[in-house]
Amino acid sequence: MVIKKAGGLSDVVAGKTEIATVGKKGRGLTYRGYAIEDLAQSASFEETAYLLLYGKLPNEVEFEAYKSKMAKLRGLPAGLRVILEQLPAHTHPMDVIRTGVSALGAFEPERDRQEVREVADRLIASAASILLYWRHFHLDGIRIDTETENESIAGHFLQLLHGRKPDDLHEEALDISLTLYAEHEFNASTFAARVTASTMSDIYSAVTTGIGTLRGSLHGGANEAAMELIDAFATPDEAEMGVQQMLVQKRLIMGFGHRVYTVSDPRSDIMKRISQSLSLQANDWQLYHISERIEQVMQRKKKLFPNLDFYSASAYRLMGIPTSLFTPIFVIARMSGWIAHIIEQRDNNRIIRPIAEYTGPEQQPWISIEGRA
Ligand SMILES: CC(=O)SCCNC(=O)CCNC(=O)[C@H](O)C(C)(C)COP(=O)(O)OP(=O)(O)OC[C@H]1O[C@@H](n2cnc3c(N)ncnc32)[C@H](O)[C@@H]1OP(=O)(O)O
Ligand SMILES: O=C([O-])CC(=O)C(=O)O
Repeated sequence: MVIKKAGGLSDVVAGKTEIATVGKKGRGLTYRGYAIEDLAQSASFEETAYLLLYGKLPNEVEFEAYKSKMAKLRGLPAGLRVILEQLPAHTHPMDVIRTGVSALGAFEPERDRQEVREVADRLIASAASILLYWRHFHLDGIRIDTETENESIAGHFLQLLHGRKPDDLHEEALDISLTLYAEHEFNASTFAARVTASTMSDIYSAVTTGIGTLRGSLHGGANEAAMELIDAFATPDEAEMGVQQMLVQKRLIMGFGHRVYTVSDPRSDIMKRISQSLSLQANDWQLYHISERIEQVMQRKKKLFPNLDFYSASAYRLMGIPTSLFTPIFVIARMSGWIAHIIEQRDNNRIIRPIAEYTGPEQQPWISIEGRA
């Protein structure tokens, strides 16, 4: 029997949701009843976002209308472009996206609760524009046009990043990755966003809460941390030795383990296959072989499996995406899940306010300032 540690609200049911199931049998993930394997295989990220936000899969007419609506929402207000230009060149892109989302909330505030899905679409459609406008301004000294012809958000992101039409396999791989990252029940960032929504705050504040919570390396930041780990080794043998040493030192191996899954993370199996296809296409197996060896060591020594963040790292590198954009990509995808949860929270709201077990001192006599040690 596995004895789980106390704390961290582990195993606490903190509310109800109709949006996703995670790890029902130790593994397995569904969005609104659809298996993640089916969504990854057959749905684009836009279809998945629609499913999450609008509660059902779009029919053909709805889907065409949704895609063309999203493509028209990629431009940025002039004032927001000025703010992005003012941010330092060395800013981490997570700071850029957090600031960009917050600033968009000032230029285009949520005036009416009925508008929530409009704001959701706007945020998801323009997030890549925010990141890549800032990046090109500071890196290349150019003000890019953020409105590309590309239909998909994945293609739009890659086209803005590289300044050319994306490779088909790269676009498909990023699109699937966005679907895998879109939603995950009461993970830390979604729960944080729901707490903010529960106070009747606005959507931009709740999404900014989600971004701040996602960033940490125990959560979304693990994809960047996993890349740094893999980059630290030149060969699979070096990785084997290095990871074993880290385990002896009781260090965390980023991209492994999970609070809810106990058998495996189904998203990782899909991402691993994507990383393999990208390695084959590039005829460059170094990262994949190092990653596989780390996976073997973790299985052998700790019985721990990779989570979605681990093979995302090598896959993103093979698409030519800089490491500092890994967690921001997670943000683009997860905004769909966060906002689905914000809507669900609002539809049946009660402020989220748990209580704490007090462990501080008993009541004490007051000490005036002169008498204090
Ligand atoms: C998309 C996502 O956000 S997925 C999560 C991404 N995060 C990471 O990859 C960071 C690395 N992983 C971790 O830190 C953890 O596994 C978490 C945060 C995902 C889950 O945390 P918890 O549920 O609190 O795991 P918990 O601490 O109970 O782990 C049980 C044991 O396994 C160990 N363990 C868990 N993950 C790892 C890891 N990645 N490397 C080494 N040891 C680990 C813990 O140290 C603990 O050992 P102990 O009992 O001797 O103290
Ligand atoms: O569910 C979690 O705790 C973390 C995770 O995998 C995610 O948010 O995708």
